[in-house]
Amino acid sequence: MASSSSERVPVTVLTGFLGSGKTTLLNHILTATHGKKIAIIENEFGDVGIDDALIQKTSKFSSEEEIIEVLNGCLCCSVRQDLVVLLKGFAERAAAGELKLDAIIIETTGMADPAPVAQTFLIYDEIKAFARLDGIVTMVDAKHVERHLDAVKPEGVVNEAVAQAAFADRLLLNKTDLVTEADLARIEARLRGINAFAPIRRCSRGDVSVDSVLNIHGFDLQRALQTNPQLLNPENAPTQHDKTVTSVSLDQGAPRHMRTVQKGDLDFELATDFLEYIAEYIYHAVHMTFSGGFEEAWQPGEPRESKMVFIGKGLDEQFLASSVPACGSLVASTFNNCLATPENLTRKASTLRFKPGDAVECRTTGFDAEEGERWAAGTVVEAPRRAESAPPVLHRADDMAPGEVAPYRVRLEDGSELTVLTDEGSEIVGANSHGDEDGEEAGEGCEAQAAPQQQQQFRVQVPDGVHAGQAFPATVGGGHLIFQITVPPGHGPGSWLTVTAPVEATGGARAGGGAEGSGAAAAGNSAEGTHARTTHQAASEGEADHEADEASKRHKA
Ligand SMILES: Nc1nc2c(ncn2[C@@H]2O[C@H](COP(=O)(O)OP(=O)(O)OP(=O)(O)O)[C@@H](O)[C@H]2O)c(=O)[nH]1
Repeated sequence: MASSSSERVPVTVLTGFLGSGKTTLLNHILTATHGKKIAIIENEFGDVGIDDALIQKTSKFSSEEEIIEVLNGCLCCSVRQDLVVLLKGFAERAAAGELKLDAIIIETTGMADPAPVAQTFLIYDEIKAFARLDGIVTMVDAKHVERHLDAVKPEGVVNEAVAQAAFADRLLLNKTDLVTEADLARIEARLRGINAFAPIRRCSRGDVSVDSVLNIHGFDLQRALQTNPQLLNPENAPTQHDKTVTSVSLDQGAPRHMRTVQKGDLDFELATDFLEYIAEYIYHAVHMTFSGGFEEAWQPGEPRESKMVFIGKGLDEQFLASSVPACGSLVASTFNNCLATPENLTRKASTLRFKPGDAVECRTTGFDAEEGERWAAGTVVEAPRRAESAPPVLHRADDMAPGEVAPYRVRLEDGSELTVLTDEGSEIVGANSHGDEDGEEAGEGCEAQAAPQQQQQFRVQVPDGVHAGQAFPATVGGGHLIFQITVPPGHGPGSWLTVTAPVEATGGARAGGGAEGSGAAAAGNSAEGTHARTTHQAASEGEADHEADEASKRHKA
């Protein structure tokens, strides 16, 4: 016979679309002071677990105080039986007096349908006697939820975002920092239309109290049956997912080029620094929202690994894992090419423009709207040393950020020394390239230098509301380059375009000077300004390369 509800362990099923902030919420719960012994069942979509590692690292609890179990696969279908076995194991240990839990939290993958997970607690007697479904808490990503709710699925395929909202006992409207009040009001009205009962709580980075997530007594079987009449039917057909959503993991031990990762510049070539001695760096991208930061330093003896997991529609593992840019896989070729291998470092060093003794000019200030940038003349005193038997050694000073290295050290005419962090025309140019002594705008003098232009490819995503024939300003490279792009026929919001555009190989010229095209690009150009930018009418119809869209249609079998 089942124990009384107060004795049974309350179970929270935490759902929410990919990247909505479930792991962030869990970390928030685990680091809050509550004195509870909590078992976390972590469900990873990909083969390589990242979230569980992040939870284990961030949590302040010792391993005796918490239990973290990871199930790879989908809890609502492929590994559902594993969940049953795991819970029965907990139940046996609890009955034997070996385990006393205050709560269980099950974090499902972003693609899970919560109903089959909930069913686990309703149909198995051993599990029912030990644990009770306390609530289904759904994280909602305020920035992206409307796109997910709108996604049109093939007949019979569940829209996971709708299912998660509909089945929730509590909705946490997260990432409120990324949207406006009007957006929040509209999203709340939409969520109300899907689920009129679940209270909605707004939050940012999951900053809600533990009590508003655990032991809320939110699950109501009768209401759940209204939403899902088959809930108690063990023979109910398994959830049909969108099979085009898959995961691909790239997992390598070599250090990684850090600034590329930090900037979200995964479309860029190997730059001048890399992830080597550094603290661990976590980088996360959800659609086009990127964020990253340092986590703890590597522990002694801890393997230094770089892992990248792509979860998305129509992924092609071979395409992503290729290190040949020519095959069009810019994101992953950069991921692979930014490994700090001797070959990559030598290749990078061979592309650097200056050597010790070269006369140069360096940017010494940020951009000031009135005064422009300041540049000073100097001489390169340190540049990568190339020995046949060893990879180049890049400059590293004690006051640089962890892991950062630089291509040049320059002695300025006033005797001071400057570390130049990147070999870009926005930072360092050949001598006499700048005529800004009289407050002339930096960069003007460079146009006469006729810097050779290299073609470079960038992948950009068409923003919401921009359709074929319309132009939009695309910023790539963390604000370095702003292109005016016209969306080619057959493309629209969300399409990926591969754009080929010239960038300066040498010199600090701002090609074209002012913005061509729309006023939006012009505004972007003058508002920022610590880097030289190329404003370019990059992709007229013919120039936008549709290969990326085509390639992205191919997917992992
Ligand atoms: N700006 C902002 N970013 C957030 C917020 N909450 C989470 N993030 C970031 O969003 C990204 C995804 O967060 P996660 O907590 O990993 O999301 P998740 O739901 O566990 O993701 P999956 O396990 O991949 O489904 C991370 O980079 C977080 O730092 C928030 O409220 N505001």
